[in-house]
Amino acid sequence: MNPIPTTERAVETVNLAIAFGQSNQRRQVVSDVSLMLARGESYGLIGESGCGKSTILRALAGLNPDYHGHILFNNREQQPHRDKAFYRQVQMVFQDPYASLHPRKMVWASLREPLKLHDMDRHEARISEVLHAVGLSDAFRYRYPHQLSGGQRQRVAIARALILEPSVLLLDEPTSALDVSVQAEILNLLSRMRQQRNLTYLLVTHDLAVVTHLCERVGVMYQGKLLEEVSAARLRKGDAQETYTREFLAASEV
Ligand SMILES: Nc1ncnc2c1ncn2[C@@H]1O[C@H](COP(=O)(O)OP(=O)(O)OP(=O)(O)O)[C@@H](O)[C@H]1O
Repeated sequence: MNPIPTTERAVETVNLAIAFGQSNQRRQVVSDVSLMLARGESYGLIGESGCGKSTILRALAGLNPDYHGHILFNNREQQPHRDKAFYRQVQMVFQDPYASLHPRKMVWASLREPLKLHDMDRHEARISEVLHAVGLSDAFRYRYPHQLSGGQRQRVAIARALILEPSVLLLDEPTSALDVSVQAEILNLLSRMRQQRNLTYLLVTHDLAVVTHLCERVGVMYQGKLLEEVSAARLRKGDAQETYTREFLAASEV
């Protein structure tokens, strides 16, 4: 694969390494992972449970400053403790929207919070625009999370991520807590948002159908290492270089 020109790089890790625990309890969870995503690309990280996918995403999102190696966004090296400007550019969407939305805040309040934090203008207009973009009417402003379906809650969580007009979304199993029928709707919404807003996605999932639906390129992880990178088209055909990947694909019955 051709390297991505420097000016076109949206997300990059260089020799990323992450360990947890102290002294003899210390365990290396991510080893020497180097990834490069082009602007506007959608890249999936797959691999069996515990292989370190979410750990990488959390480090990228600035949620775990204790890493070795380098993390770059838009070709700028990031410090382990990120500044406020970073969070306007990079937003994360979690698996469980219940956990990411405040239970006692109405939708409008959850959406206004990041706008206030980042001193953005036109709160009311931005809230209406983003609700409309994710397929929710203005009436949803006055609902609490428990008054929403799982799919509607995830739409609000996506709206909350988008309201700051980021360039990168980090998606951690964004559909796996949802009913199968709703999963496709949320995947279609994410695809549409990426196209309309020229977003870059880094998606973590164990679900091959999700990754082949949403991503162009896929990194296969095994025991904390990036084993290989495959195009989604090749992945669909079960065509991979590493035996582990082929076994993983066969076991997942794509
Ligand atoms: N804060 C932490 N402290 C200690 N160990 C951790 C911590 N976070 C993750 N781990 C361990 O790191 C390993 C990788 O976890 P991670 O969540 O990245 O895996 P994953 O590939 O995303 O798996 P899954 O698909 O099950 O979410 C696991 O063994 C996990 O127990």
